Amino acid sequence: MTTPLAELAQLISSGVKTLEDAYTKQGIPFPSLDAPFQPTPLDFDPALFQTAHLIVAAASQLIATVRSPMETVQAYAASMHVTSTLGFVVDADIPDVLRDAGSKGLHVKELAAVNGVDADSQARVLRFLATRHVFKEVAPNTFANNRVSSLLVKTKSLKEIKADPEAKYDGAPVAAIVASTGDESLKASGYLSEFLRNPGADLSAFNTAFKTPATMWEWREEPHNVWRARRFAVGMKGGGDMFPASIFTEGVAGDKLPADALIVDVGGSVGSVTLKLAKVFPHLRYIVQDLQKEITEGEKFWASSAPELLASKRVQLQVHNFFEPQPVKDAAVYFMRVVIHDWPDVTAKEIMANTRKAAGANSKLVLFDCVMPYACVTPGAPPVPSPLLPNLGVAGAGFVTALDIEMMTVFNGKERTVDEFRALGEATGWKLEEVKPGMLFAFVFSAC
Ligand SMILES: C[S@@+](CC[C@H](N)C(=O)[O-])C[C@H]1O[C@@H](n2cnc3c(N)ncnc32)[C@H](O)[C@@H]1O
Repeated sequence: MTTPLAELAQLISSGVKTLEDAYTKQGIPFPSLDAPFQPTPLDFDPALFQTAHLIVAAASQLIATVRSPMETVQAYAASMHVTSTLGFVVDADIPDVLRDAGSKGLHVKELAAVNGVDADSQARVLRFLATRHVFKEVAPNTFANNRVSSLLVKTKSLKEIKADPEAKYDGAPVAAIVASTGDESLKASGYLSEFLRNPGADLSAFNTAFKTPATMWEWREEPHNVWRARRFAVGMKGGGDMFPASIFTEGVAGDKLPADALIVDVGGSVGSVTLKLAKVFPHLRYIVQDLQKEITEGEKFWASSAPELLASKRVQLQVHNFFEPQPVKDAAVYFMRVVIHDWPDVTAKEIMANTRKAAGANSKLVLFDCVMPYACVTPGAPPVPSPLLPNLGVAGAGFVTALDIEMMTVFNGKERTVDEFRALGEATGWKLEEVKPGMLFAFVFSAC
């Protein structure tokens, strides 16, 4: 008779065989955890991605099953130290110093000579992370980058970082997001319990932590936070690059629109999604809207990525607060990528209603956002192998549930179910016509 433990072990061993067979067929070894990340032709193979997902789902469930619950609680309760130590290593440029050291690594005394941080403290932080498979301790107190930590390396040299520390995250979206999370998000999360237990006492845990009545967006616009706005814009641009362009091109369906039809990227940050669209649909016109600081970053972004599109006015950047009346009337498409999840229902409705007031009879609203999958069996959800959690646990829903708590913590926002998106539309004059599933879902609304 098979048992849940044996079923989980079987899922892992059959998945491992599938992965190893695929790499053997290509004549390449499966990437080692010990070496810095190197792209392989199989990185984006969707079937292998799914296999890896199942292995992670089964392995996480196996660990939760066999480990003493006390150990599990201890590990989870202290997991903020993962965030804080990751934030520290990117701020102290440790992956960047180790990049230059190669596989031999560097003793913490040598690290300290470069970044000025106490050697023993660095050894303890790096050992904590190496124990969790980020960095490798190659000899006592000597550390090297591994496959995971190599993703934290910035694009600028140490010399460039030293010359202009405020610009150090430019071009390094992974490091930028890790640094923001270790800063604003971690500080705010310390107040989550107070926030939830005292409804109405503050706007979000972020507001309590930073003693401000401003939203995080407004706060980042303040002069003392210019560097934070810059860092976040880098991270958001990287977020855009993470998703296949097809999500956005199919969601906006620009091939069905006539020449010069107008697309508005509402809360578009620097406009990285618009850039993807403009490459595929050069016959359309685009306006990227955001607050002043993001648009200032956007000017630099377009000057380096596609200056000709700004010069020809095919793409325009516009400072616009989406709580004010939408100045662009009757656009073919208004779209928002991961904007609505930043806001609670009452505010999300204001944003959608402002867009609706500007829309024409044929305008569409397209929202790109994650969808929250329940952790229990639900009608219509894709089947998963027994005995895995119906949402595949951390493999299937780890990212979206973490993002949901992030939204709750810093904005009192949320990740929503399909029904919740439909209800937001119904309350604001938008009829949900189509839902296109993917890494990000596309919700296509028409004016009603
Ligand atoms: C999560 S980011 C998404 C950015 C962009 N859509 C993307 O996917 O890269 C949310 C964006 O909303 C913008 N935002 C926040 N409050 C705003 C407001 N009141 N008016 C316009 N944009 C705003 C932020 O500046 C930020 O760029």
